[in-house]
Amino acid sequence: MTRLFNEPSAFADEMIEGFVASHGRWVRRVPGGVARSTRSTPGSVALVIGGGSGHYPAFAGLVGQGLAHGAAMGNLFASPSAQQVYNVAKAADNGGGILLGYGNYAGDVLHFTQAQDKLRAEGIDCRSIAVTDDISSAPLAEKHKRRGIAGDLTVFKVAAAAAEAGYPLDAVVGIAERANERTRSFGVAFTGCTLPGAPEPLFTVPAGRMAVGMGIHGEPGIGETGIPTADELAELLVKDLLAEVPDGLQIQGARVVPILNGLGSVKYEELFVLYRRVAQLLAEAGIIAVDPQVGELVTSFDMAGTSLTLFWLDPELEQLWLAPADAPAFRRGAVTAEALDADELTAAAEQLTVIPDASDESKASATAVLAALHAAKAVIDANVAELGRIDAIAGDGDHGIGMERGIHAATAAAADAVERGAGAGTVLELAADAWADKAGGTSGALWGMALRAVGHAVGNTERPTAQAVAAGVAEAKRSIMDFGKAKVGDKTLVDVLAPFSDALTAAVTDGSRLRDAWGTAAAVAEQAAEATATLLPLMGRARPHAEKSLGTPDAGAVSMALIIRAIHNTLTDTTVTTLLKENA
Ligand SMILES: Nc1ncnc2c1ncn2[C@@H]1O[C@H](COP(=O)(O)OP(=O)(O)O)[C@@H](O)[C@H]1O
Ligand SMILES: O=C(COP(=O)(O)O)[C@@H](O)CO
Repeated sequence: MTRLFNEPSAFADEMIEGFVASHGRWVRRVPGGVARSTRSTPGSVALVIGGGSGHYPAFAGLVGQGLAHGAAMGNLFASPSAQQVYNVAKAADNGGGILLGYGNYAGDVLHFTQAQDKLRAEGIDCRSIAVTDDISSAPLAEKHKRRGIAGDLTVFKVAAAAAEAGYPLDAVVGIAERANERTRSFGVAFTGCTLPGAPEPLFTVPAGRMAVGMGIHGEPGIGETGIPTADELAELLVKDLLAEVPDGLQIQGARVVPILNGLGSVKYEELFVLYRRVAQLLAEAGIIAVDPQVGELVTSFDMAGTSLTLFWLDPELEQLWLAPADAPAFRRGAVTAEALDADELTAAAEQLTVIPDASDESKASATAVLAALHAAKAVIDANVAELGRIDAIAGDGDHGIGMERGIHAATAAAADAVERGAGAGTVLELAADAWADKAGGTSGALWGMALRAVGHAVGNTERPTAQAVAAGVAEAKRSIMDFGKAKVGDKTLVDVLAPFSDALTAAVTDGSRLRDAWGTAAAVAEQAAEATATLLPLMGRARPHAEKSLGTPDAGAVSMALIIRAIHNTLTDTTVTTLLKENA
């Protein structure tokens, strides 16, 4: 368990503060995470990495000369938001283009891609690499769907060395892709982990058992066995990794970097005992181990577990892997690092958003929006544990806390905007930004999109009409399906949003008042959420363990139906309904 914390919700922020205070020689704080505190070569490619917090030294411990230029630091086990990634990338930019590097998780993909789009729209050449080294998370034929674990390090290290050596962006991307193709990891776990202040572990492994292939956020593994001896475990890890040698390579005579990673509470001494046998087995197979790494490189709080990574080198990758680097958690050789000036070290202050003009009617309607958000917050607060429980069955168990973070941030931003005289559209748009920014994760990105779409449709001039609200919800459906690529039937929140939106539009078109149309559509949403129990997940965290989720509804679908019903309750409240156009 995590013992030392103050307010649990402040843990990630306070952790970053302490990290920067103790590692100022390498990093400075910037909005969204950290960037190098030392001068980078002008015109070189910047490598910006990132992911959820709780995995130190991934990702901030890998920022420094010869390694990353910046790291976007999300909340605990949740991807950073697109805004965070964008801010860190802007702070790290050297003028030679930007490579975004992250582990292949749904939330990370959504947010890093949004940040990439925004950087490109400003004319910055930006590319991405999603690391996919975990062999137990999908079959080889679907390597692009695999998760990223300790193999992040090999990909980031060689890409950064290529950037440092002056390779142009295309070539840096080529190196990162080649390294990802040649990196394979396999892990096991003995216990789960407990987030700061949480009454129970986020996930568990039965006592005396070993979960084979369990992910670093507790994603269910591919099997479970009794706990083997260290030598037996070494044999399992090496055997499975040698069964999947990258295309065109021979085991005999191959030069390979082995990385034995501890997940948090396996001791270094245990890792050395395990590595002793790994080294013997690699040598017996005819493999030349180059620069082995044994230690904590990607962790998961106090999770007990370990993973073995094999990075299959070629001469260029070997040279880049061995190039000097100096980051808080990874140092090799000698680098020259020139500190930035004091004024360069001061992170740009976050700007206060200007509130656009709004009509008095729209300002009044903004309070109805705030009431709806408060209702959504209350229903999420009452269901945090249950949403986590559902998500843990086949996903990573953090849906409740992710939604809680998002709706709290959205409500606070909306309350502030109402106070500052914002119209309904602006209130929704600021709530959307706050949700996506503070929650991160898949649901953060998607709920941010949804609120933004409705805000845009409602605008700041008129009282919201039923038609405008229905059009906003339809636009939310379109943009979420377009961006997240889930279709109806994939077992995601789209299974609720799509029929809800269709029913709402149909009822409004038939002339129903908003509250009645919403009520009809809310019943459709509730049934649709329940019906996801019969589906097999085809998207997101739950996909690799599809069969485990049969009989349980999708967590994101359930939370969406709960919020839709809670909003309906506010629409039947007369003080709120008077703020709608049809009742003006
Ligand atoms: N591509 C997608 N499109 C729409 N919804 C998705 C997609 N992938 C996952 N989801 C939804 O997101 C929910 C999980 O949200 P969250 O807990 O934030 O995810 P994670 O922790 O996996 O990033 C799922 O239950 C599902 O409803
Ligand atoms: O969990 C992480 C991000 O994935 P989500 O899909 O946002 O949950 C994070 O810890 C790894 O970057």
